Amino acid sequence: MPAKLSVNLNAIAMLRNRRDLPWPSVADLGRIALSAGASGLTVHPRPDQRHIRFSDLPVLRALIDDEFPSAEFNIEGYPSEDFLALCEVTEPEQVTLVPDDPSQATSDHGWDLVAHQDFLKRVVSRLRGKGMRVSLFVDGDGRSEPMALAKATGAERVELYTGPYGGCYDNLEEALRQVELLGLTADVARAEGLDVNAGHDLTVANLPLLVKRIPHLAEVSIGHGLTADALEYGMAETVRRFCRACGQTI
Ligand SMILES: CC(=O)[C@@H](O)[C@H](O)COP(=O)(O)O
Ligand SMILES: NCC(=O)COP(=O)(O)O
Repeated sequence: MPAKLSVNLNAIAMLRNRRDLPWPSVADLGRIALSAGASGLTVHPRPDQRHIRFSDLPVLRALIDDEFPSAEFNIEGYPSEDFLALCEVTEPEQVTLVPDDPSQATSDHGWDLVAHQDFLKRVVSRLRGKGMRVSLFVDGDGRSEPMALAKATGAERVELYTGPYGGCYDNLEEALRQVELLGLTADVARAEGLDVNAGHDLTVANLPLLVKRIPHLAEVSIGHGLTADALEYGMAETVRRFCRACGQTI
């Protein structure tokens, strides 16, 4: 089965937050994404709400429940007490636990599964007890031991951090090396009985090689590259609409 696409709305929310106005609307863009074939929506609420606001969560939950009941809501983030409470109220189908510090600009590494094993076991058990699937954000560096530790937390999935692969957009040799490391990690995860997601800096250009190396990939969550393409491919029609609004006939 091909990998499912979950559209991350953080970049849209960040654009909206530039003004005290309701556009671009994360709900409207989420609706367009799901109507166009995405299997789910992803958000990564951070404590300072610089991207997704906590108030976006019930709106997106209602969008999925009312209009796209077979779609999945994936909430990513560091499992602080506030984050866990948000998940418990919103009841996403999947929670992806990420070892982000609030001061980080974006996610840039996976969990240290030795150091945080007991903490993660408690969090995973709490979320799974409420019916949410749990995925752990992990490095895709080819090491096999962390996958057994991920399994031992009780999580059902891991999400491979693909930032180092995405960063090789201009270096094919290094991209081939990185995709092989991701593939080795995914193979071990699968052998441990974990399903495998992937995300960070994925694009239309780098996805084909990734899904070829990891044919069992369950889901990719994509925000930055997908939003960039939405702007690029939507710009011409948008300019035509604005020209017409100026009274021009085009
Ligand atoms: C967990 C993860 O990999 C992220 O890629 C993250 O969800 C992206 O969110 P931002 O774009 O807000 O940094
Ligand atoms: N989990 C990764 C994600 O949701 C999106 O990351 P990016 O495409 O914005 O880098």
